[in-house]
Amino acid sequence: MPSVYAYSESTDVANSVGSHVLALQNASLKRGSTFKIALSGGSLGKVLKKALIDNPEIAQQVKWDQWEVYFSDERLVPLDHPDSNYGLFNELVLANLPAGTPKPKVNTINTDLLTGQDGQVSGADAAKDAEIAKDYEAKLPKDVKLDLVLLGCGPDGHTCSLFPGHQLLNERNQLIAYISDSPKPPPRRITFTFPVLEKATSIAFVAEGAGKAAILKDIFNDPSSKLPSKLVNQIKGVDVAWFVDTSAIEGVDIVPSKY
Ligand SMILES: O=C1O[C@H](COP(=O)(O)O)[C@@H](O)[C@H](O)[C@H]1O
Repeated sequence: MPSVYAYSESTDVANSVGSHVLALQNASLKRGSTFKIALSGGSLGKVLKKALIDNPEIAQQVKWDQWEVYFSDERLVPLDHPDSNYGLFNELVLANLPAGTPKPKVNTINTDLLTGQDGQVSGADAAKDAEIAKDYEAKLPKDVKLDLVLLGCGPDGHTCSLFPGHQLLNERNQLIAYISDSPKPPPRRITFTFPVLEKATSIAFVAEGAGKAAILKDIFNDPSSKLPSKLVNQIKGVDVAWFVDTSAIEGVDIVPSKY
């Protein structure tokens, strides 16, 4: 059963995510020289800014030069496109680092291989998309082990770009797969598959707002739920935590704690 940390204020959710990131960063840097973290897009961007940039106490403890950043999923658009998950992290976090801060190593998609327009299917070359996924797979650590994967949970229960009922939920051969029929725009993306999530040391979801309450009820109250985020909760041997606000867990059968 995952740990659930809940707060009424969004700032407290962000600060507790920040403390969790620092704890895992410090544990990783005791074991080795890098902290391998995967980020998601969507609402996570603002949480990361609040935690890692706006909170001075947390900000000063981030060892950016020892971070290796990956994306749990990425949209097949240029890096400066408003839909890019890297673009969001760059705009909200990297661009706001104080001058002189050493930069982390950030693993982005190979944009030389991009075809089509704005992640749309029309005019795109599926073989090139598969190559983008393969290229990103080659950038993963050799042992595929990430110290922390930060995930979002969409209002439909999707996480990474793994959507409810989609065949990619059963993908066991590719570590990074491309999807051309994402129900949430844009349709063309690449995504971690379950074998990557299963290798992680730690996974943490961040979900906020009343708009997430219905899906969190499905995930936590319904033992038969097969939603992607529920499947992540059930991964054995991986420490899974949820950071939520109280409106997102209205009616959810869990006993939340504070970090
Ligand atoms: O499309 C995506 O959505 C999920 C969930 O986003 P949220 O805004 O509901 O938190 C996100 O985790 C994923 O990275 C993104 O590509």
